[in-house]
Amino acid sequence: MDSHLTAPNRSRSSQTPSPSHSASASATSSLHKRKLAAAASEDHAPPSSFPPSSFSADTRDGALTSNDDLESISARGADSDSDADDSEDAVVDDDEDDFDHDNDSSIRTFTTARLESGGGGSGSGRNTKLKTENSTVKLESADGGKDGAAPGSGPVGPTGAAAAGGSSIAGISTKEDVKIFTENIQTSGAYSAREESLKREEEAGRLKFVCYSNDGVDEHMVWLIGLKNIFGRQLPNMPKEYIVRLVMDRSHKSVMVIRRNQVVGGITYRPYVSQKFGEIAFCAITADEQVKGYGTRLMNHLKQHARDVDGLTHFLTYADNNAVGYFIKQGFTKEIHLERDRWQGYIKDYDGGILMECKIDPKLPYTDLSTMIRRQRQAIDEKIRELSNCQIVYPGIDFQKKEAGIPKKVVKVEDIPGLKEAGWTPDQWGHTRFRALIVSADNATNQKHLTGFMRSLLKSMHDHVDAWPFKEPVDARDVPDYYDIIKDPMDLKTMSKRVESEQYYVTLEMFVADVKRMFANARTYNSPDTIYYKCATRLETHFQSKVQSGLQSNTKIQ
Ligand SMILES: CC(=O)SCCNC(=O)CCNC(=O)[C@H](O)C(C)(C)COP(=O)(O)OP(=O)(O)OC[C@H]1O[C@@H](n2cnc3c(N)ncnc32)[C@H](O)[C@@H]1OP(=O)(O)O
Repeated sequence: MDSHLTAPNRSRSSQTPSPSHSASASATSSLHKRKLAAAASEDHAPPSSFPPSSFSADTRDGALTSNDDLESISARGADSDSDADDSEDAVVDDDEDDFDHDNDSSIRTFTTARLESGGGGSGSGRNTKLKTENSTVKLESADGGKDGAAPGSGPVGPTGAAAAGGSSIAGISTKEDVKIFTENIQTSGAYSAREESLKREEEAGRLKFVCYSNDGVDEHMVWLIGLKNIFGRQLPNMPKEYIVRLVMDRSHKSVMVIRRNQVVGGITYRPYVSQKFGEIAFCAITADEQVKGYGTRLMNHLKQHARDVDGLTHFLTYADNNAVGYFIKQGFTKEIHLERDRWQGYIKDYDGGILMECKIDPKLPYTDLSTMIRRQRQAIDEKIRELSNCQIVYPGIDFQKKEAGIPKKVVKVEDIPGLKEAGWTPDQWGHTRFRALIVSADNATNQKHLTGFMRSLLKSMHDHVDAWPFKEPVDARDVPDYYDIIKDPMDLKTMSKRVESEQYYVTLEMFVADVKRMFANARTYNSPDTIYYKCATRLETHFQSKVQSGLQSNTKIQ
């Protein structure tokens, strides 16, 4: 090993679990405290494949640097009959300090049993395989039991699907779709807009999604270490050595977001090929790139890759409580439908997380969902057009108004452009909650009854002892800021003008809406302890009882 890869000589932290400690210790509970299920460790998991020597190397002072990682990788490689080669020496981690802080606390919150058992295969692809061959242990290394991740590793998604084991995008081809798409981005929704924008970035070569394991290739190792650093920052309660161990474990694969050759985030998962499901161990996007759609696109690439390359049908993960929302949006559920036999004893059990499942659809074009969604919208749109005229837009109505908002010219309902064409017929006139008022045969009679009723309601309010604040419009000279706060003023005088015009209130609901607005304005501008507020409440109660009794004695009104 080159000298620069020799681990710095650091003192061991008191919190760092020693191999003997870790074998027996039970750490305190925390959100991220995770422990290997008894079933996994006793019944199925192979004996710890992480010898104390390499374990110590990983946990010196709880501070892992790039060199530490490389050393631990090398050490693990040697222990596990790894094929890691010296090309790792070329890997430089420019983010090495990231693992220096808060490692002690993460160690404290970690159930050390997990480190010991490590999910039954961490860093030990070959050992695991060798040990399980002569036992009933169900665990297997990734990629159908082959060591390393060469099969199925590489670019993923539209530009890399072929490279990723000859997979193709299921479902829809994009070629001929372009011209039938609705051009308006708003019609495609925010989800599709984000997906499409990232897809364009991929096509322009500025963004790519790749899937690699610890294969010793310099570039991949740099990305994996970058990803390990992101996990270290974004999953602060997860022990750093545990992160590096799984990320570098050859039975795990990592789908990574690479932007301008820098890793932005990724998902490390373990495919259990014989069981056709994968376990997501870590998932994170670097802090300043979150909530930009990378997490969604990453998950879509992962699903497509896992289905087409690994042959998986499901994903399981222990989601941190604060990430449950994200996983739900990616199609995960808290109900586990996968038969227990397929997963129990395989996956690592975590305390404080919520086990979630996602079924991978056999056909969905995950990396091209936006195209599919747009086509579906287009099809629905075309069907609606076939069955209706809703796409025809008529010119608006000229509502020139005079005082109190009363229109200068009466527009008859049947003259409203497009209304008849949309299926309106005169017998639909008067569909209102206050139907009892307009049972008469012709509109003129209806309007006469309505006007009479509104007039009586207005008079009843006007004569009420609490009406005085509402009789005239508020004078801005008396209350200078009134119209800054109240944008839709209303008063009894204005309503009276509208009633007398016999044109404005064509339904009782319009009149009631104005009354309600008048009272709401009073309660918005004035505080509850003011006389204005109290008058509003009392007068409103009075008004409501008058409307009710008026409607009940409908015959009298008519
Ligand atoms: C198994 C585990 O590893 S569990 C731990 C998961 N990782 C973390 O918690 C680390 C910190 N968080 C992150 O790294 C990221 O926020 C991730 C990976 C959770 C999500 O990646 P992002 O790039 O931010 O996701 P993206 O931008 O695609 O958002 C997808 C949707 O999920 C929502 N979302 C993102 N993170 C969360 C969250 N923590 N809780 C609820 N909703 C979320 C977004 O608002 C968005 O919603 P929208 O589609 O309605 O607009």
